[in-house]
Amino acid sequence: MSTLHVDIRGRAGSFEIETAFQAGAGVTALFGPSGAGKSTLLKMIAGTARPQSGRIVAGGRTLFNSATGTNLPPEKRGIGFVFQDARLFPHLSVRRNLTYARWAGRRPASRAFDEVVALLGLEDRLDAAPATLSGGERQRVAIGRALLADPALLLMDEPLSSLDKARRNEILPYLEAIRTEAGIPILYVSHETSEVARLADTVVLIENGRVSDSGPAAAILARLGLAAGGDPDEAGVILEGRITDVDPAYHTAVIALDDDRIELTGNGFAPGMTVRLRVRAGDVAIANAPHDGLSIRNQLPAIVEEIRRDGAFATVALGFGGQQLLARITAKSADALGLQPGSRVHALLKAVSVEMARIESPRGGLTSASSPR
Ligand SMILES: Nc1ncnc2c1ncn2[C@@H]1O[C@H](COP(=O)(O)OP(=O)(O)OP(=O)(O)O)[C@@H](O)[C@H]1O
Repeated sequence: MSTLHVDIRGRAGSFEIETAFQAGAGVTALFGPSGAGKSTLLKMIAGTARPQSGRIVAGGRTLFNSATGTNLPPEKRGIGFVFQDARLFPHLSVRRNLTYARWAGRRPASRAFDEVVALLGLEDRLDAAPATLSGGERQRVAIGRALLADPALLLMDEPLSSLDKARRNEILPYLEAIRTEAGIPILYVSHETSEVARLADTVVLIENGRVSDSGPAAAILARLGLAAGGDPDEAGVILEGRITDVDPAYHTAVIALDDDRIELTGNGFAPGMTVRLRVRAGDVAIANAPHDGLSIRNQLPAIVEEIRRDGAFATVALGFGGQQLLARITAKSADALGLQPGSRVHALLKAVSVEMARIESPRGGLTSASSPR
């Protein structure tokens, strides 16, 4: 029902695009190098560029079908947009900006105004003028405006790239809430691995106008982590686990990852919640044996699966309990430790170096999330 099907061929100048994928409710990240064709693909889905052939169907409605000559204009496609910059109407209040699309399109109000305002934390800003908002607030209004138009599909083209890190972290929990609450496919273009890791359910990897890989975010990003040509410093993995214990006095939570347990810092978590962790390769160290007397409390027994060397560094894939970690260490350390595929080691993981996002509450609905660091 609320699924997007894309199967198109087309061109922009001499650039050719031939792309097929499906996206269900939740966030599907379109990820790939600059010039891979992500923006061109979004334009074809939005209806501002026309494919040569193929089909685009969203929420059961055919938006484009070359076989039948169907090509709905952009305003009839039921698509919400969020761009890098918020593009608010400067002369209208936040409230009028939020209701503009609904009013202009005379659409029925099936998504309650108050609900969207609360979801985005805009209750106190409704009468404000856009010029008085922070960058993060402006972007929240842009997201609210897109949602209130009651779209069958939301396209987000690098929505956080104009914000600094603090503002990004402020807005990510809202995007996490929307991912669950909106119940529609969200196509999310970003270059930031950490954003994709935190938000995406599915990743579609676009290279040279084609889908080169797609699947669950954790699996694709793990594969990318070892891919040549990627930024090794951004390499990392996503782990999913369940909170088993919290210690409010120390603001820590214990997370079960299959048979292993790790302890991280964080507030707002409760036993039973499922969480998603992004662990950067640069934040994982390797020891031959468990160590006492370290400030690092997480020491996971693991087996070396693969070692990739690049110059002074080595990226080591470590298997533990059916999951994988990447560790980025110096090539000299890898040799000093005598690491080989099959070596039994301990992966050392600092509690503060992991980003933790709540993806599901014990009742099954997401209300908010936090990102302790
Ligand atoms: N209107 C156009 N005319 C000619 N070439 C175009 C046109 N639009 C895009 N291209 C080319 O198509 C290719 C894909 O561009 P596109 O902007 O879709 O990539 P992208 O993946 O979105 O890149 P980025 O991440 O840098 O935004 C590029 O080589 C670009 O130069």
